[in-house]
Amino acid sequence: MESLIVLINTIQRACTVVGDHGGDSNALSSLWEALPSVAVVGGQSSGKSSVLESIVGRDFLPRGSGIVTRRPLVLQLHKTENGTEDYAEFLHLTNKKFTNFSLVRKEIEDETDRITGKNKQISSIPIHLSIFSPNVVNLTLIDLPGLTKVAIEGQPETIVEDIESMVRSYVEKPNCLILAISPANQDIATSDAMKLAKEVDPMGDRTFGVLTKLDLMDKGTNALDVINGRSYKLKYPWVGIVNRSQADINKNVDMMVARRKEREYFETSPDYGHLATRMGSEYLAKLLSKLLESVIRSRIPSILSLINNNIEELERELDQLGRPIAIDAGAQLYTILGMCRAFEKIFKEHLDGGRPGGARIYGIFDYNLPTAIKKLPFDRHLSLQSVKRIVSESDGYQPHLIAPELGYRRLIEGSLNHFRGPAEASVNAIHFILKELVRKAIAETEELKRFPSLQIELVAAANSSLEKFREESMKSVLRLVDMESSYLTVDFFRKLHVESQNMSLSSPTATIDQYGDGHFRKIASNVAAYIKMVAETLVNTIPKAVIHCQVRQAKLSLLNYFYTQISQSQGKQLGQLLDENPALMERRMQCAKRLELYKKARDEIDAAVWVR
Ligand SMILES: Nc1nc2c(ncn2[C@@H]2O[C@H](COP(=O)(O)OP(=O)(O)OP(=O)(O)O)[C@@H](O)[C@H]2O)c(=O)[nH]1
Repeated sequence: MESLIVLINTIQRACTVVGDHGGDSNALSSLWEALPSVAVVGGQSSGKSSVLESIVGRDFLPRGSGIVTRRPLVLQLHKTENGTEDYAEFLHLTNKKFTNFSLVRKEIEDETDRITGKNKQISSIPIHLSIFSPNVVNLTLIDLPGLTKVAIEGQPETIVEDIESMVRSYVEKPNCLILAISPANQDIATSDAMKLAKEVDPMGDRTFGVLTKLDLMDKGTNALDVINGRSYKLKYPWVGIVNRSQADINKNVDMMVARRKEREYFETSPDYGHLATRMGSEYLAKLLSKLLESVIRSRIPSILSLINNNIEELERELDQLGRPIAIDAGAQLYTILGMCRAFEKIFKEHLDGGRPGGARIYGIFDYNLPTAIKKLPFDRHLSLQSVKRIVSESDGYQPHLIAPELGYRRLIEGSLNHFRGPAEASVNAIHFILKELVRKAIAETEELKRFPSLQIELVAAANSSLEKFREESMKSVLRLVDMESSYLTVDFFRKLHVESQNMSLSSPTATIDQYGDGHFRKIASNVAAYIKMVAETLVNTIPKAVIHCQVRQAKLSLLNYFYTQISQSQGKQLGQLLDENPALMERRMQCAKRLELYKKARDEIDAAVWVR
């Protein structure tokens, strides 16, 4: 049965290691707070330290005037085999065994000062001390600062309330047994410990009343009213204690001798003799140990369910935070490549369907390009005046005899030049859509969210590839336009020539206007028809070039350059790409530590329950 206290001790120590000592524990339900404990509460000089030392059978607590206990002391007692030597261990000094208990006292003082400073502040961060001895029972007690009424020199005025609220934060937990120490030589109605205990445990269900200094009561008086529960009713019987007096302490009276003297006091006391078996510090320790065991046993189901809830919550959070990053370069490279692939997959889904974006590319070819071509200013270029001017400039001093061959070429070349604008605009429009899709895909890649530096690098690498694709695409579409100027479609003009000959045979009057306005209008309409034919071709071929050079390339090789570079990177550069937000890293570390604690605690409790 004792194994349960040992188990709770282990979990308590582990809680302190992961920073869970109640209060703020990063939004998780604190395991520390759920663990049953015994808190020692009392006013200054009530005899708190003496009771603890008496239970342990050792002289080890700091003494002095003012507020000596300024941090909670979690005192875990472990019973060892008879004949073994007593020793103590601190959680903050692992692997150091103290066999000299005056050094334990010194270490408690030093460790208190390490956190609170020398100016007598208080802190809620507990000190963990384990004592191993054949003279103790398995028990855990938390020694808290003595309740006080006035601050001493050098202490902040708020210290009185600070101490009370710290003590209250322990004793108000329903899992906390309150060891309320009151001196018998003071009126119980004025006891600080009982005042607080009554507030947080009005029914007295979890309060142990301990009456010290019975030997210091005025002659002829006794504390039977209190001890018998007549003055103050509690669920458990009051326990009277006789500790070492100040004179005993000064004379270094051994604790074992003090225990014996205490036994003798009760056995021979006319007032308390009949209660002797239920009085004294040894009895108190056994009683507490038994009770703590039974409280722990009754709380195990709720502790387990709290642990399981916390495990679920932590696992969920860790999933969101992502797994920790490996330290070796190979694993880092693998992680980065994995994220790149995830990003590329999302980017392709935007293009191929499944995610929005690809349809906008079709919109450019289906609407913007044809509309822009339709709006080209061919009317102006092929107006009667412009045609006359271009044809006569091409003729030079010798007007054309049959057909203005050079004039046609110049008119066509001039018109074709207009196609460059919509061709360039198509390339640029697709470029911007692709850039936007890169941005979206980066934002949608869950895995990348933790790594702002890698996101920036990937966007830069993708954009520089897109820039290269844009240049290629620009060259290709302009080449398509230039190709139309380089070689005109012969058949088109041959057919025109045959048609005009047929017309002049069927209508002889037409030849009269051979070199008048009608002739130039005819030239304009022939050129317009040719340009229309070219426009129909380009509306089809420009999208093909753009898709081939930009969209297809983006799908195939958006990150190729990045991959080449990264495969040559050293560990440090890879590490820089994976530099996470430090707060996030810290949080993950904390979650992982806690998860480990909770899983271990669950397994240990499970095992203990089965052994039982
Ligand atoms: N005669 C006698 N003296 C006691 C008894 N209990 C405590 N004392 C003395 O009372 C004084 C205060 O005892 P402590 O154990 O230091 O009391 P405390 O509550 O820990 O005091 P602070 O740490 O100052 O808050 C010491 O001089 C003890 O020797 C007792 O049962 N009988």
